[in-house]
Amino acid sequence: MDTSTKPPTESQILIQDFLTARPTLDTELGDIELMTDRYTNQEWAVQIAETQKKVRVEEKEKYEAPVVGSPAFAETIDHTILKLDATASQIDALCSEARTEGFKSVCVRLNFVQRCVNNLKGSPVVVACVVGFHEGTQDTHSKLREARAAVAAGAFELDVVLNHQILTQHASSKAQTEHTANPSTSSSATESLTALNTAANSKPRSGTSTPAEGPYSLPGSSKSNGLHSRTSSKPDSTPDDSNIPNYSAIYTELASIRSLCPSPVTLKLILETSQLSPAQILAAAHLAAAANFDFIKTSTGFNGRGASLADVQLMVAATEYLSTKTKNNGGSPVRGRKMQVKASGGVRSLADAQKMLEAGATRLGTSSGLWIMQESRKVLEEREGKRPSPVSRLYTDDSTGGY
Ligand SMILES: O=C[C@H](O)COP(=O)(O)O
Repeated sequence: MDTSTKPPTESQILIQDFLTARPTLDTELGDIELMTDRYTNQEWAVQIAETQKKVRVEEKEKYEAPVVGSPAFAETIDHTILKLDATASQIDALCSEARTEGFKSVCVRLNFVQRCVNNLKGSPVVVACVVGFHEGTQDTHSKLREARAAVAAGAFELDVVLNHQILTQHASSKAQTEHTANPSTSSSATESLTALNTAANSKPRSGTSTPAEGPYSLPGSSKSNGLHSRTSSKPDSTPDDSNIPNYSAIYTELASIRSLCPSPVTLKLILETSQLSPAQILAAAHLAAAANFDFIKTSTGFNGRGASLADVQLMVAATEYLSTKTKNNGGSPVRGRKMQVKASGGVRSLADAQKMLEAGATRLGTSSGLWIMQESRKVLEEREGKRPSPVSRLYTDDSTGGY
């Protein structure tokens, strides 16, 4: 694409300003400070119970997805390679494909951020970097250092993995105490686990597994799971400090990352929904909103099933509730800005992509972006009665087992 003759777009100017203003590695990076909490753990629990009670997934019309084949459709895609053994030439190909197709970003690990920034100079494609990938159990300081290094290297978006284990543990649990007390041990254990899980990664397909079940049902409906069955009939029980998760620890981590990486850096929180119940997904969404994250994202693609339709619907409903309900109108005191939802993990086809967009996701994280675009072109050409163009090389190839 020839960008030399066209005036820069607003987003190109924003990216250029960001790249000029970002800190220089090793020279301007000051101390990292943790944010203090806004509420006690009990107070968080009360607010979160309210969100769990109020969020409703309605049997509603589909959301309007960008037209297949339009630039807006391509811009929903974060073109992703996160496998540990990715090579520099694969990353270069990823960048050139993203430019050609008009994707929103390339999503890579920290070691490739600088390379992608160089590759994508002058293009509207931004670089997204994962943080705490893929377990999310690294200690907060290590995530902060990673986030800072990514932004300093030119990442415009950060996809941060939630420490989802905290949500499934009680504040007083032994494992949680050990993790907090000894983050370095936990970190190295995480690294070896990352390697193991990466090797064992089985590339789940979206929507092929049973959605997580929760205490949610539509009013007057007897459904107990599935796409439209996530309205809470009863909030979680009255919080008691000893049996609630350490919400404060999660908020503190997220707020510290936000404080270190202010807007225009886009922050996405990867929930790893396959590991969470609907109530826990809502708790995570609540804390992400409170910490001013821009997106909640379903999955890493490396742990359990990928994005499910039910999870996306619940997350979209959560972002709508959290954007409108404030302390003043009887809702949780979070904020008014609406988060967006990114569906990721196992989004392999045009049908998968459309399903997620029609459920209200506005971004897709996928290593199958080229395939999805090729399918889009075929659909368009068939619709217009033209002969489909010949199959071009696809970077994403399931048979190689690569991400
Ligand atoms: O965040 C993105 C995911 O890792 C991509 O997963 P995927 O390779 O299943 O498309």
